Amino acid sequence: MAKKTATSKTPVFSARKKSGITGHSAISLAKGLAGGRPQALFASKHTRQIIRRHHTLLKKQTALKVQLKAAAKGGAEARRLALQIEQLEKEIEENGGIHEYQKASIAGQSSARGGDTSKLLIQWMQQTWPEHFSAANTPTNKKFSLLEVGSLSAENECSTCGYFDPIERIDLNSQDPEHIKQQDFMKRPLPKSDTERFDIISLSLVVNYVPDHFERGEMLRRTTEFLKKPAADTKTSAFPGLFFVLPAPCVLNSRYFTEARLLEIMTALGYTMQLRKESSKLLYWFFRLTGCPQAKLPTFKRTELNPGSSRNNFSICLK
Ligand SMILES: C[S@@+](CC[C@H](N)C(=O)[O-])C[C@H]1O[C@@H](n2cnc3c(N)ncnc32)[C@H](O)[C@@H]1O
Repeated sequence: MAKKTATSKTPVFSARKKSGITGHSAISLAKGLAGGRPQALFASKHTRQIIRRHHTLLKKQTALKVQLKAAAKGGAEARRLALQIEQLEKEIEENGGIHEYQKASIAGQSSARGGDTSKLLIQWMQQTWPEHFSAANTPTNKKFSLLEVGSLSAENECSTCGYFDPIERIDLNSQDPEHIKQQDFMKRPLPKSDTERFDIISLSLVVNYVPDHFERGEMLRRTTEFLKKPAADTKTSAFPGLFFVLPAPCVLNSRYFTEARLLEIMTALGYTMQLRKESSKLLYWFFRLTGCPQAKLPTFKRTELNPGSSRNNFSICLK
């Protein structure tokens, strides 16, 4: 594809893109390359460990925070929980904190490992709506606005394809303050008019980062507030829409979550599933916003949907 740099600003992360990993992680990876194991294999195992551990520690910490809220203030139980939370914070930092987690995630996006997920968004756009996204890969005149939540790089496919303008990238911890705003999506001020809303939101591998299952549902609900209102004839309109990606085991191997449940939630929020892809590691969807969230949203609690001792505990719930 003849790539355009979407922003005319300085290129970032090109070095990272080549090696996939830099700085401290690169050094520790090089040191660990014993026994002639292929670098990519080793790196991928190492980065997966960092990512998994970060998620596990965050989840433990969130569970303790919930218990702390319920515990009697100033009591022995509250003190014990506060201490455990502090210890977990130390462990998170010892594991490299959000910074190493993001580096590991960037490494996971390297082209050697299949590239970043927004590659599929662009392919889908070209295949499904060639009238907007020409097959010759030259962006048409009409550009679409994009909000990328959980952005690690301004050099990924959706940033460089030239189809989107404006693009707003946000992340809890910006790796590139010039192009990625440091902002918690859950605290982003609500738009006051359609000019502050977007044609597309990309929410790729972000919901599974959120440690609390109700907060995950709230994150999905919140996306509807930041998308433009659907056109009257939703059949002919490609947008507004949500590009949504989750690790496959969250949906295919959870005791408390299934794809059917996800579709129930998305339908209640006013979304219609338009496109779907399953790979060995990830599940991708493009959901079009075709209505608005139901006035009284159904409650989806964490209930066992898919029993089995080898399954994980992932869930997305609505209050
Ligand atoms: C695994 S990375 C995914 C990055 C990228 N979207 C991808 O598909 O590879 C998850 C990112 O989501 C960000 N994130 C999690 N919760 C967020 C929130 N509430 N607001 C903004 N960013 C968030 C994290 O800081 C992290 O950088």
